[in-house]
Amino acid sequence: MNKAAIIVAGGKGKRMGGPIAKQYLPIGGKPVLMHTLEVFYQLDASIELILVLPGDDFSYWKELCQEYDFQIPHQLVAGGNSRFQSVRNGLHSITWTEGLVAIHDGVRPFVRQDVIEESYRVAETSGSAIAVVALKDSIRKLSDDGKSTYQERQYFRLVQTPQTFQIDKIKKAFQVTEIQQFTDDATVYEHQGWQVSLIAGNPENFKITTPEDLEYGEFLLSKRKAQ
Ligand SMILES: Nc1ccn([C@@H]2O[C@H](COP(=O)(O)OP(=O)(O)OP(=O)(O)O)[C@@H](O)[C@H]2O)c(=O)n1
Ligand SMILES: C[C@](O)(CO)[C@H](O)COP(=O)(O)O
Repeated sequence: MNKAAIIVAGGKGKRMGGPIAKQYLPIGGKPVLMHTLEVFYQLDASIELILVLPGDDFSYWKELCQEYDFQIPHQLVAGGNSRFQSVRNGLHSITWTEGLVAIHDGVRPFVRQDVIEESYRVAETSGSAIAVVALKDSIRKLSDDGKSTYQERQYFRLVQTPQTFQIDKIKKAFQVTEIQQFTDDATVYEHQGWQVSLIAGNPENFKITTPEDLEYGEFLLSKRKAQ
């Protein structure tokens, strides 16, 4: 069975701020992206790794790989102006027509290997597998008139990556014109009228987005080292 992982890291990290995009910032002594690629490689070295970066960053990334002696084999693909376009470019680089592809945010280095494994397993039989976690807090829905209403949280899930698919289906799904509702790959898939399958993600697989997330990431890594 062919297996690939598209690691999307073609963004600018505006919410993080600072001169260096968040995917290259060091946590635990090396760039965030290297942690993410390692999780997949250490799970199964035969997974084809496709790293989507802003086209202008290729030489910077290659310098980082030399600096950190990063040897994990991967293919570089230039990203687009949106996450949708970056994923689509990654999908174009896959030449085989049968198999599975996990699409994962480069800035989610704390994904657990058993979640990735389960995502490939479920997608093989059902077409898709989307990692989600339950909410711990109460939630309220806001309306335009400034009011808010209680919502039953058991009917909601936070959506993470990996989002894993049969390659023929997700390639077909990405042939559409991009719309605003495409906030992730699941929404593109279900735009075809196909139901997505949900799997349990791991709560610590958060998306590094703002500066305090980096501090939390450092904390998680130091805790792991101490174990
Ligand atoms: N044109 C884009 C935009 C985003 N991404 C990737 O999609 C993932 C999730 O996006 P997000 O956290 O929003 O990253 P950024 O777009 O970089 O962040 P920001 O919105 O703060 O600029 C990240 O790994 C990001 O690099 C991408 O590959 N190509
Ligand atoms: C794909 C994603 O990480 C799932 O939670 C999320 O939708 C990305 O959103 P962003 O707007 O790019 O931060």
